[in-house]
Amino acid sequence: SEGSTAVEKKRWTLNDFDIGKPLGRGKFGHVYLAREKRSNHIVALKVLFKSQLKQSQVEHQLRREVEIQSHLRHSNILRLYGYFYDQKRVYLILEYAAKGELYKELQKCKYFSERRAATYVASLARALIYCHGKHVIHRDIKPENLLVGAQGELKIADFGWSVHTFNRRRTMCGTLDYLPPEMVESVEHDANVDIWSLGVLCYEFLYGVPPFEAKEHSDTYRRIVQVDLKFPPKPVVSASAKDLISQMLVKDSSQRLPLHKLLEHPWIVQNAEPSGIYRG
Ligand SMILES: CC(C)NC(=O)[C@H]1CCC[C@H]1Nc1nc(Nc2ccc(C(=O)N(C)C3CCN(C)CC3)cc2)ncc1C(F)(F)F
Repeated sequence: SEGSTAVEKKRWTLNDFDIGKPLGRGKFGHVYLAREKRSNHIVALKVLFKSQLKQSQVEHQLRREVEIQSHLRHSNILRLYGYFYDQKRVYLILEYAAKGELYKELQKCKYFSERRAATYVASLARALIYCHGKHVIHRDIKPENLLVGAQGELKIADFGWSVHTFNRRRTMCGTLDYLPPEMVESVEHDANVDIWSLGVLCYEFLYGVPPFEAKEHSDTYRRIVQVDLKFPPKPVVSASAKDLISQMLVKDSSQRLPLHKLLEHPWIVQNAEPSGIYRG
């Protein structure tokens, strides 16, 4: 709509906003509730210090995050409306998720009911189908990167690790015929990495801990590469849920259950709220 082009073209400054309460700390700075003065639109303003971005060498990652997230429009993906910067800081103008951070809710509940977990997994699958349709892989699906909107709907945030995989065919000038396979693939992995992560997330929603957790990183690494998947006796989880998770946590990425098939899985069909909203 003309609104969005105005947003993208407009030169925002701090003076365009009334700054409200701090919402918490992000990786590279604070996040504040804010209101855009002209529209009275409530947003979250993420303030990042240039010095910290430089020393962590994440400027290119931030540029990619802004480029990717600003072009995505989906009810389960947190909107990035725009950005601006001053001498010391970069400001991201983001959608405000009224019900906050999902990982805090998971810590409080310990684990979710099968209906709540299935509702969240289904809405994330729909968001990822949308992303993959635009050749965007998130690559960092985990509870910490999920926020909850005013109606209880999940919002995937933090596209800091996302990549835009494009087919070399469109970008290579002239012929592709002489490129070796690994270059044509262009990315070392494909969108199926998000299916694996969604499977890990589904397990953690139901058991309260991720499937390959171990004391030492080396043990976690070994459990992942061996797909050492075990289902504890408690809390009791349906065989149907375990079946879905077992079809997602498959070593060969091409053999993982495709996201559109996930939405047809009996556990999702019988447990997920069609609206994507879990009312408890
Ligand atoms: C994905 C990314 C990795 N995470 C983040 O960026 C984090 C870093 C800090 C905040 C969050 N970023 C956002 N948070 C919200 N909403 C929000 C957050 C927290 C509360 C909350 O529980 N309190 C204020 C409570 C209220 C009660 N008191 C006691 C504790 C804090 C309520 C609403 N909307 C948009 C964003 C965004 F992403 F646009 F910036």
